[in-house]
This record gives sequence, structure tokens and C-alpha cells, in this order.
Amino acid sequence: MSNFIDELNDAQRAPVLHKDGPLMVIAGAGSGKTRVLTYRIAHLMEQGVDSFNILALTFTNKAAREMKKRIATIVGNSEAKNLWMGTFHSVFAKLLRFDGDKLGYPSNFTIYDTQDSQRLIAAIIKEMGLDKDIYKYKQVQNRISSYKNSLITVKAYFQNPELMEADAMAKRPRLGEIYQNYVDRCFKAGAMDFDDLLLRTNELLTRFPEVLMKYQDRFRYILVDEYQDTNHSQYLIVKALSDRYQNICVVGDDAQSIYSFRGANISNILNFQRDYDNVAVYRLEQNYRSTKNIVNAANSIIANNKNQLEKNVWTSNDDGGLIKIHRSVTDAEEGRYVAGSIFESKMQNQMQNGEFAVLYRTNSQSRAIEDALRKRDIPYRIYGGLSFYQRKEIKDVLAYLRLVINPKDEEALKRVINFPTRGIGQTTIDKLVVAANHYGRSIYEVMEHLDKLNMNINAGTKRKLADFVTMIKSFQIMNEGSDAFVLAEHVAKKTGLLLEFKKDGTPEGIAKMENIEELLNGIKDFVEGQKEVADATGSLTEFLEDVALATDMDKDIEDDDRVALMTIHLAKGLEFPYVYIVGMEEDLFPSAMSMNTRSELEEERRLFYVALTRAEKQAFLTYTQNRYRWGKLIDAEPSRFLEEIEEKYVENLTPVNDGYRYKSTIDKNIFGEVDKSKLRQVKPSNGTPPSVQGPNENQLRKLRKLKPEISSPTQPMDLDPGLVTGARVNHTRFGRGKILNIEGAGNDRKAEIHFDQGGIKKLLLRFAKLEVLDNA
Ligand SMILES: Nc1ncnc2c1ncn2[C@@H]1O[C@H](COP(=O)(O)OP(=O)(O)OP(=O)(O)O)[C@@H](O)[C@H]1O
Ligand SMILES: [Mg+2]
Repeated sequence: MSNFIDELNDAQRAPVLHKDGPLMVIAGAGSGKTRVLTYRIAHLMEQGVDSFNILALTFTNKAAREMKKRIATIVGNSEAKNLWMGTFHSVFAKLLRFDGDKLGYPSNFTIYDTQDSQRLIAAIIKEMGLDKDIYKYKQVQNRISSYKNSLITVKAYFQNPELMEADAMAKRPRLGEIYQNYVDRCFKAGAMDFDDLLLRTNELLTRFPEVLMKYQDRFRYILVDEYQDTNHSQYLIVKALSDRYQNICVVGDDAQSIYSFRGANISNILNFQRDYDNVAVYRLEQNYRSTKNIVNAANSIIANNKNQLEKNVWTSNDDGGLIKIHRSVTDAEEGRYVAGSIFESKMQNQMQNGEFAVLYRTNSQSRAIEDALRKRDIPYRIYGGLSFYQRKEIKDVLAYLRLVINPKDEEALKRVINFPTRGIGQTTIDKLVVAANHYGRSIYEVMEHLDKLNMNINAGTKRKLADFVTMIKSFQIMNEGSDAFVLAEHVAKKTGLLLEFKKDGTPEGIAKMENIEELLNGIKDFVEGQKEVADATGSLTEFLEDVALATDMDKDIEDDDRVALMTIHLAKGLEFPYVYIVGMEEDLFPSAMSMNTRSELEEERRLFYVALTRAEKQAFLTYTQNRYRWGKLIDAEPSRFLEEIEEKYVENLTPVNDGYRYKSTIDKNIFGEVDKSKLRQVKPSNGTPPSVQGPNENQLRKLRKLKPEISSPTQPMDLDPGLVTGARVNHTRFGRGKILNIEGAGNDRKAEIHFDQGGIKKLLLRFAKLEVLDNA
């Protein structure tokens, strides 16, 4: 036993040692909430609480694994293994495997990922003959998802005139029917989507008191990290399970609640004291993660929110560097600045790639950063993009494996029934779907009974369908006798998938084959690994569940030294020595979609607070004057959040008094309708010093009259001083445009130009004969 209790300060020790009963830890970022949760579990086990009686819910599976590792070093590996620990989705998927049969689900139910759900919804919209431009499948899926997370079942929906009216007003009067069909189809396919994992758990616990009692008795101690981001469905599950023993410990930070768009409800944290008797509330105030400058800057930002619990976060860490703000002319230049700055820090301070993170508001911002990092040969990893398991060839193999476990799985079946091609056309598939709907059965069941059904399908096709069924059945027989790896390898060969990609012969085909090989390796690893886990057998079902709930975030990558790129949402709970927050611009951050109400804007501000508090040593904020959005180059305005940081904590790397400063006159109290024109009213001061990085239009005009050497160091200067990023130019054939980027040297010097007539072209300067315009 280690004396791990000594690794806590007094304020942290209290909730760790707290005896039974409900407790809540409310504290700012980096104050040790996750550490308290981890150590409390270790302490409970030391006090003799059986590891089987503890349930811990975390934000990512990776976080759960790390906690388990830490606990294992304190109480020993074998005990730590028995803990039920993971995300809500993974924990309750496991619970539903045991008891979902009471709701009519097979224990081997499939988990539909978002893509599966969207495909099915798109198919239903088509079958119903609805206009796909009005019934956009992604929007419909979103809507259904939010109903499910608010526990609005189909039945409840049709009993609620207000909801129906709202959908009718949105020109989607038949949304309820789609919802109904979607739920029916999932059920028939023996499938649950992500939201079902919570919805059905709730249903199970409400409808079957004996099941509820069983789990209440099992999970005598429940702990929840990031409690501020639980949605209603999750909240109810926790409430129900903890109702009997009331040994519930939640930790969270209202200032970091950033998932309300997914139905998370900050009032869960505010109402906790009302929900339980004698709640002990603990507060932590000392931040161990960040420098004084970062902590104070973050405090000054969040102080702009009206709705928040009083907190006084401080740190005894060093002051550290000021928060650096950098402006550039284009997003490409922003990327180059970030890459250059990382490169420099690495050189100067001997830092690893893994010590840097670049955070952004939306995934699409990663491209410019990636390009720049690649040019500098800095390895990076994008989190939350298309994960390995979502690649087409991988999903194809997985679809066959899913069919082995659950042949009713409609999305898997549709995916591979004719891939590799075996002469089963779309018309045949449509007929099968119609028959399946008619008989209230799955497509596979229809295929099994083709000879008894009077269907208009010719004998040749019938034989092909029968062959397919026979093939799946042969896999099923094999699955009983061999492990997941042996079976998967057999399936990849026997179905012709490997051959299909090999035949292809292109580099892409080969890459796909290699990916399949990687998948097989992964399955082998999994089978080996599972042998050590309690309750696990290394079966194919377990593997598929792991995959369905995996995100890239969950992969163990500690040994891999790369710069991390991710959205701020994904960065919650993590920490990095150096953090770059890019795209600090109005309409991007805060997002244009989140400025309609005060509460939306406050959520964006919390998001900024989360972003900044990820940094341990140094934070950089960057913004650009021009950015591509929705295929157009737009003038970007500096984010209002920049001016909300108290001035003494920031350092501007680019001059701010030159007409493009971020100090706007925007009225912070106006929320609904921000007067954008105000941002433009900032007058350029006289005697603007020439900027050395990213000149703006005003400066460009001046620059053209100045000596060539006064130009951005990132832009090697041409003989013609006007040809720089951001300059307006005229081309004899393409007309007027704006230079986005200049690259290459000598005869190879090229300019990337966005022409007013539309279109971006890369032109060799020695041929282009560009005229620099003065009247920008
Ligand atoms: N008493 C302590 N002594 C030394 N380091 C500590 C102490 N408490 C926490 N830390 C360290 O401070 C950092 C932040 O802790 P932790 O991640 O638990 O904070 P948190 O409150 O969960 O943050 P967030 O709100 O971002 O989730 C971690 O690196 C942790 O190891
Ligand atoms: Mg935490």
C-alpha cells in the first residue's frame, strides 16, 4: 500500500476520506477533481469495499483506463480489474447485454453508430417518398436523438401536440412517422443506436423493479466525473441506481459545461443538493495545472458569465509567460505561424511533439494547420476525425462480423449483401425490404424463407440469396468453435473482400488491404488482452461492442510522440504544456450558430474557458483577417473573447493599434443582436508602425511604397514588393483577385489567388504578369 493520501492537499483529502452518503465536488479547472475521484475509489477499496460494488462513469474510455491504471498501482491489479468503469455508453451497453432480453433485445444486439443510424433514416425517408431536401437525414437524426435523450418515446411524442406542432411548423409534419419507423426497424434488426443505450437502460430500470434492485445492490458506490455534462437520460440512470444507498459522489465544474447542444443540463449540478438529503459539498480552489497568468486570464474570461457559481481559483505555480495573441492575414498563414512557433519552441526548449496541442472550434479548421505541420515535418495526430473503424473497408469487414453475431442487423446486411459483387441488384434488395416491412421481419429472415414466400424474384437471384445465407450460417458455425481472430481472418478471405482490394492493384487498394490486416492484428490483440479482464471472454461480440463505442480518443498513444489536434470539446479533462487556440474570430468562436441567446453565448465562453485551462505552461491565441468559410473568402473579425481577457495577462505579437486591433467597441451587454458595424468603427490610429507579420490592407498600400525588405518573414520577398499575401492584384485573363499564399522561389515562385469571379488558381509568377492594385 502506498501512502497516496499524502499526494492530496487538505481540501482534496476531505472528499476522498468522506464516509458514506452523497457528496459533490464543485471546483474549477485543474484543481484535482479527477484526482479526487480516482483516489476516493482507491481509498474505498482500501477500506474494504468490494471492487465489484463500485461503478465509475467517466467522459472517455481513455480516462477510465488511466484511472484504472492509477488505482491498480495503489490497490493491486487483480482488484482494479473488477471495477465497472467507463463511459455511460460502454457501461450501460454491458448492462443491457445482461438484461436487455427483458425488453425483447437479443443479448448479442448490434450497436448502430451514427453513420448506421443516418443511413437507415435516409432509407426510411426515401421509402416514405418524402422530399429529402426538406427531410434532411442528418437533421432528422439529430431531432430523433434529442427526443431519445429527453426520454420522449414515439408514444410520448404522439401524445404531445406541442412537439408535433413544432415539427409541422418546421415543415416536417411526418417526423413522428419517421421516428416510429426508425425505432421499429432498429428493433427488428436487433440493434440499438447510441441513444438507445441510455434510453433502454432507463426503460429497463423503470419497468423492472427487480432489475433495478439488482443493480442498486451491486453498485453501492457510484462516482461520476464531469457531472456538469450529463444529459437528462444519464442523470435519471444515476439517480435511479443510487437511490437506495445514496453513496453517490459527483465531481464537476459548472464553468466547464459545454454539451448543452447534446442535451446536457447544467441544472443537474445545481439541483444535486435538492435531489439527495444531506449532501456534503466540497470545493477545491488550488489549481495545480497551469501558470498564474493562465489561471488568472481564465478567471477574467469566465467572470463575464452571469450564470455561474462563485469560485476563487488560484495557483502557487510560477507566473509563466503572458498569453500570446497573434494575428495573420489568412488561415494558411495562421497555420504557418503555429507550425513555426512549435518548431521554434521545440528547438529552443528541447520539447517533445506530444507537449503541444492545437485546439479549434470546428473540425474543418484542422486542414490549414495540418498542411503547415506537414511542411515542417512535424508529426501530428487528429483526434475525433474519421476514426479507423469508420473507414469503408474496415466497416465492410465489420459488417460481415456483425452479421455473424446478429444476422438481423439490417444496416450490416445492406452494406455487404452485394459487396464484393455477387449479382444481387438494388431492385432485389428493395423487394426484400418491402417484404420485410410487410411481414414485420428482418431482411435476413425473409431471405431464409424465400422458398415459402411468393416473391417476384427469379430463380437465379434466389439461388444467390440462398448462397449468401449459407455463407453467413457457415461463419456462425465456425464462430462457436474458434476465437474472434481466427473467424475474422477466415471471413476476410472467404467473402472475397481481401481479394477484391488486391485485385484493385492501385495504391489505395493496397492501403485498404493493409488496413484490413491492421484490423485483424487489432482483433488478435483484443482477444489476448480480454483474457485478463474479469467478466470478459474475448468473444466476437465483445470485440464488436468495443469497436462500436471506440473513438480515436480512446486509443492508447502515449508512446507515440505527436502534436495533438482536436476540437475544444474533445479536449475536456486533458492537459498539455503548450496550447494553441486557433480561429479566435467572431462567427467562428463564438460560433455564428451560438449567438442568439445569452445562454448560448455563455456556453461558448465556457468553451473558451475549457480551452485556455488545458494549458500548463503557455497559451497562444491566434486569429486571421481572412478565412475561407462555406467556400468563400470572408473578412474575419477578431473574437470578442480576446478583449475579455484582462489586458495585463496578454501580449500582442502583432500591433493592435493599426486599424485591425481586436479591441472593439462592441457592447458586451448586447447579446441577441450584436451590432457588427461597431467592430468596424475602430479608427486606425495615425502613424501606424509597419507590421512585421501579416500586413493588412492599409499596411499593404504603404508597404508597396516602402523598401522590399520590410515584409513578413514568412513571405520571402519578391522583386515586386506588392506581391505579398493579402494583396489585391489584376490578371489579364482572370481579372481581379486576392493573393492567398505565395510559395516557392526563383522560377518556381507561385501565387495562390482567389479571383473575384470565383475560383482559386495557382499561378507561376514568372508567367502570370500580375498587376498590383492600389485601390484595394
Ligand atoms: N495535490 C496535488 N499535488 C500535485 N499535483 C496535483 C494535485 N492535485 C492535482 N494535481 C495535478 O494537477 C493536474 C490537474 O488535476 P485534475 O486533472 O485532477 O484536475 P481536474 O479538476 O479534474 O481538471 P479538469 O477540470 O480540467 O477536469 C493533474 O496533472 C494532477 O495530477
Ligand atoms: Mg478532470
